[in-house]
Amino acid sequence: MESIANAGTWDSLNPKLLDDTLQALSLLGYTQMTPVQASTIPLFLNSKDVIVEAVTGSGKTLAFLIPIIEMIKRRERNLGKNKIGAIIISPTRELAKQIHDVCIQLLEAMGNLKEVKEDKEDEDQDENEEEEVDDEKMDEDKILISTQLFIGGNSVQEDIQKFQKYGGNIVIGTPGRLEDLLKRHVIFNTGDLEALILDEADRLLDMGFEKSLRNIILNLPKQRRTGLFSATMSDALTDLIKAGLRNPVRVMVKVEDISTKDIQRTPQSLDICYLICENNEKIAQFCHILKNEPDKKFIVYFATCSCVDYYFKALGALPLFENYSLFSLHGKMDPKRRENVYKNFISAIGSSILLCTDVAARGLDIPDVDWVIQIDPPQDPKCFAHRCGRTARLGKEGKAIVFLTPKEDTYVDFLKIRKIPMKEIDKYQDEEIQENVKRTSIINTKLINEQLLKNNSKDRELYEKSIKAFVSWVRAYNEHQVSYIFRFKNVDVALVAEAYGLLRLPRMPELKNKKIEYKGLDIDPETIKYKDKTREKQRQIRLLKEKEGKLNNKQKKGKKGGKNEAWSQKKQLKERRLERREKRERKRDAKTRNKVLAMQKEEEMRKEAEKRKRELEDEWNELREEAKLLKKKKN
Ligand SMILES: Nc1ncnc2c1ncn2[C@@H]1O[C@H](COP(=O)(O)OP(=O)(O)OP(=O)(O)O)[C@@H](O)[C@H]1O
Repeated sequence: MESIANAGTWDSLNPKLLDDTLQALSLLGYTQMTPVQASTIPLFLNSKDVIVEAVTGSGKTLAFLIPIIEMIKRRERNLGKNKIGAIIISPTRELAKQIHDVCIQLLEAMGNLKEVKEDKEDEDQDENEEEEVDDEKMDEDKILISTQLFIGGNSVQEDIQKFQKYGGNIVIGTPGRLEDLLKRHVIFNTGDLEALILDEADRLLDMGFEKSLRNIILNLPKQRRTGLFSATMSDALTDLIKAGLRNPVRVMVKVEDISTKDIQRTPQSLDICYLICENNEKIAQFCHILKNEPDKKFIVYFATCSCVDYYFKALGALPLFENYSLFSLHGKMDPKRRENVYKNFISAIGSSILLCTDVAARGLDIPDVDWVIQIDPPQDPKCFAHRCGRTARLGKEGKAIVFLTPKEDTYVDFLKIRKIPMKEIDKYQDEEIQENVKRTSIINTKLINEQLLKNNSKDRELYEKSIKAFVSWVRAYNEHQVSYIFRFKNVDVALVAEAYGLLRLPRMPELKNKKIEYKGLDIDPETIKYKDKTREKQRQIRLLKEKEGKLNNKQKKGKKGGKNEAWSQKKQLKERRLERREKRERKRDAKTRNKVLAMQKEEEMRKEAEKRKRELEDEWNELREEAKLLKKKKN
């Protein structure tokens, strides 16, 4: 299939492009325009706002970069260092970086690039250069245009300093960071803005950036051109179009199926098919494709970041993948790592596989991708075409395949209505497990799933990743955007668990009312060790501390007489309690005894006293009688 850059030579455009632009395009090997470039560039240069919908890989990036550079170059007065001539907003860092790279390449080839060097050694030199190209002192013959990339990953303050120091006439970035910079900081001078571009416009809205985009638009001058670009547009864009565009012209580049003459939304050179298989068969089916397509570049899509993380490690541990360069990319990865993975996958040669989420679904122009494999269909149906579009770019041939379970097959009709035609391919047959053949080279569903399970039981990192991936998969499926096709109630959870080599099913509310029969592996998960020795050591220390903590708790509980004490401890306590009671009783008895004794003594003493009193009275009476007798005798 030949290139789709066949819509006429660049010099046929009206209005004409500047000579150095034409020279640069020829220098870069762009001899002819693609249809979207031929129709969009003249509109933009004639001061029209545009809404451009054209299939993946049809050259939309040049369709907006060429006219905005041209507009800046045609200005009567040169733009000063801090004056922004164009803003390009893209949904992801990778895409923004890619546009920035193409922009630099174009400006360099035109001889208009004002370099923005960030390394220390160049700083002094740059300061001198800045003076040379400052507002009034700008070289009259050659216009120098700088371009800056603002995608987060560093502090806003750093970006402000970068802009203060080097300026930026074409600013490219992600919506959040750009909003922050443009709204809050007066140094970003947009008074002379020529153009605003929203690339992958529908995605920007899907990602919830409408408010940011509105804020950005509100802060920009109205005398500007605005362009919306994507391979898919959505009705949700209507309000934004009303707020940000003036009488826009719609450009739709149609693709016709050669045989049926039907209009389709995917490139002609792209062969899309589907394969019906159960969830536990997907990895084996993927391995079959790999075996039949040696020395190819694959992009493989999964539902969630955790699924990518698990399979990146799990497949890497399978002997079948020994000869492949494996890469993984998802939104939860550190930005620097993401950038490196992207760069390395682009330059990878031989059999290479990128496992990713939808963060790599749109816009990325990775050369020579042969196959796109969708292990999980995307949450957002619009992503389907974008994912497939990572291959078959600019008329090159490419293949895409999606795995669907028998209960999900209506997705095929769903996509057909959306002008994405697909062909069915038959399931690959499992190879027999023969004892005399090297088992590692056999592709057999049961064997592969057994290997996943076995590996998960030997490596704690894999074991943990498998659970996380399974849980995230279940949650993602449960919230599928096309829920009338992807019904969680139809999912055979045991087969999904098998696909992730789960040792046992985790407890989660989504599985509560499901009848699941899953065998897994009956081992104590505590015994699974990390392969990384320091990590395992840390785990052991943590476990030990936890055990000590538990023991201390038990002892504390024991003192309080909690119900978990050991039997011997309980007995001891009982004995001590009895002892204390006896002692108390003895004390009480002794007290009573003493009291009684004291009372008895008191009684005796009282009796004694009475007796003594009586005796004294008797004596007294006797003495009185004697005295009477004596008196009588005296008388
Ligand atoms: N006129 C041209 N001649 C030759 N190659 C071109 C031309 N225009 C663009 N290309 C190349 O075609 C490839 C795809 O272009 P681009 O990335 O702009 O596609 P796109 O329409 O933005 O795709 P997507 O919708 O996936 O973002 C790039 O490698 C680009 O360099």
